[in-house]
Amino acid sequence: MTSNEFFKRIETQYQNNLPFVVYRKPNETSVFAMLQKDDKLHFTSNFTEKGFVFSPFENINESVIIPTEVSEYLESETDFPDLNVVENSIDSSNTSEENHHIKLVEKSVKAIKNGAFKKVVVSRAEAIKLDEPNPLLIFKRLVHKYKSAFAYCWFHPKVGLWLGATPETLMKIEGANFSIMALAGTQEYKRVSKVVWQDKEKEEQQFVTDFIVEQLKPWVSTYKISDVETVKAGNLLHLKTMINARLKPEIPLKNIIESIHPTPAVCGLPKAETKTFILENENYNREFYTGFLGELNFETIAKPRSGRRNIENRAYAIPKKSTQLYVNLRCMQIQNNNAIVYVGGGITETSVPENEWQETVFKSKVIKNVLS
Ligand SMILES: C=C(O[C@H]1C=CC=C(C(=O)O)[C@@H]1O)C(=O)O
Repeated sequence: MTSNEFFKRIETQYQNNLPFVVYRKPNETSVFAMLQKDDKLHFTSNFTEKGFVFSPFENINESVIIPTEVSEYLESETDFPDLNVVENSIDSSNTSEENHHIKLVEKSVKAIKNGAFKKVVVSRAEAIKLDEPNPLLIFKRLVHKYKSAFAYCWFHPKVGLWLGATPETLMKIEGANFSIMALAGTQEYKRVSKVVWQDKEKEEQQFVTDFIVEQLKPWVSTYKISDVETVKAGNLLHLKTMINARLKPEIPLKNIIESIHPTPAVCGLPKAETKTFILENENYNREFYTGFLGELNFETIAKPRSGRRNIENRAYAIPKKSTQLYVNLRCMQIQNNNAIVYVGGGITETSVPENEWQETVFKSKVIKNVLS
């Protein structure tokens, strides 16, 4: 399907007020869309369903799904033009937002020093006025600007309109192969060849890796942890570790998700205490920010390599279930003529409140750079 036809179909779906998702996976050149045929609100009950899942931060039992069986699946190429790229990002945050966030960071540091927990991720929401928001135009900009991110636009008339370009994979599962990313620690990308990380960032990222490995142990037979590396995500750099594992047979996906989500990259350590702190102290509802989204139980068939011998193998190609979930970061919700941008950061004992505020300002630019 040409990209023109592809986006026309999505445009019509949106005008008809019907649910859809359009997305581009990291470093890929294809775009996919799922268009739901009715406007029913479906939830996953146990993560065995097939479709595109959209889960909130707080309660995975409220995960919305666009089920494959009631949707049309479209595919195209990212050959559409990179229109109206915004050069100067909007600056809309104000002093009262800054004061509030700094106070929240100070309270977090105090709680850590008092031994309540080791790390917590605190966040804020910032509203930006837009003239006539065009979600598909914003999606196209996200696709072109953030090639290594998972870029998406998700809409349900009974839930809302969300867009984002996240650098973080929550988990990928294909058959028994499992992989997960521990991403944390942030600094601004300054085009220098030698990047230096402070102990604060190294520690906050290590917390994420250690948590994931501990939580995974009951579900996997073997696992391997990669070295820590620096990755670029738009105007930012992060620290990343990959954990690859083999799942034990017959492990319910819901058990794995429940034990991992939300990771200390978006919540804290220990999980329960920091989740309560976040819910009690952030003065807004995160909704789907720091939740997760992506393909749930899709079917993939390993493509046989070309050659005569493989013609026989084709008959034996076994379809595998594939799940690819991403953490909903660097995202926004569009409500009427406002974009609500969500940003947060990991706080540890040595966090400097002013620097933590600045980090959320850098992160908000990822979204502000595609708005006009
Ligand atoms: C919570 C966010 O980022 C997480 C992912 C990468 C780096 C992070 C950090 O350095 O704090 C956060 O853990 C966000 O972008 O809103």
